[in-house]
Amino acid sequence: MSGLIICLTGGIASGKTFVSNHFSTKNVAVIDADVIAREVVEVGKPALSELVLRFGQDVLNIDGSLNRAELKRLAFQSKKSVTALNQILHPVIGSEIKRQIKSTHQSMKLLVIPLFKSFMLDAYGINRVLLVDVAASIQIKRVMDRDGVSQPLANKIISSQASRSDLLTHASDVIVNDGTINQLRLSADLVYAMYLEMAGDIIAN
Ligand SMILES: CC(C)(COP(=O)(O)OP(=O)(O)OC[C@H]1O[C@@H](n2cnc3c(N)ncnc32)[C@H](O)[C@@H]1O)[C@@H](O)C(=O)NCCC(=O)NCCS
Ligand SMILES: Nc1ncnc2c1ncn2[C@@H]1O[C@H](COP(=O)(O)OP(=O)(O)OP(=O)(O)O)[C@@H](O)[C@H]1O
Repeated sequence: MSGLIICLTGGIASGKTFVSNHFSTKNVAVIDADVIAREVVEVGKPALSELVLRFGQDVLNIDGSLNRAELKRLAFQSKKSVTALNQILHPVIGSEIKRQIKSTHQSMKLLVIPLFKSFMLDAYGINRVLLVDVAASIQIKRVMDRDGVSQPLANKIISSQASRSDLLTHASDVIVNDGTINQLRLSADLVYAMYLEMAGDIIAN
């Protein structure tokens, strides 16, 4: 019995963390690609050395840890460098996602995957794709406010991600996050209730 596997996706600052935190207060196993992405670049991990080889010593802080802001600035300068970043990190992140899916036993698993790709449906056994959708203008404002990045850098990150229409094509369920936090919480509760029923059906059959 592997239960219901939901992929929570959406562009940068769309509201995934809020939704996943909400789900984690229920009996849901949350497997978060952004969290894993931090773990695989801890000091001493091979991926950190590969990043230094590709992007140079400037991506390290004095204590040898990853300087995330500097890597972000360098990596999103061109398509080529984003691709290089992805080629170094995505395979290790993918293996860890698979490992965590196998080692968690809750009847509902939420994979938080900012950069959703259709191959993941089979690779991770995903049953539902939950998209947090938001207009680009709101997204840009939220990312600038939260991360203190410039508008050009926010635009570069957003344009390196799948477009809203692309994501909508793959979504089984959509939460539109252009209202208040309270509305987002209510929407998350509604989809959670639906998933609870689906998880029950999967286990019963
Ligand atoms: C560039 C890094 C160091 C910036 O770190 P920072 O702490 O500022 O951001 P954080 O990791 O919290 O990511 C925030 C968001 O940025 C966006 N983002 C991150 N990496 C990428 C990428 N390679 N391409 C497009 N968008 C990305 C996602 O929306 C993500 O949710 C970091 O994002 C990173 O290591 N990225 C590569 C790994 C990756 O692809 N992660 C995304 C999930 S697999
Ligand atoms: N409905 C909302 N109203 C106001 N602020 C919001 C709303 N939804 C999210 N935010 C804020 O927008 C920012 C981005 O939200 P959040 O961190 O949940 O996005 P995310 O999709 O997890 O981002 P990332 O892809 O960068 O990990 C946060 O500062 C959050 O508090």
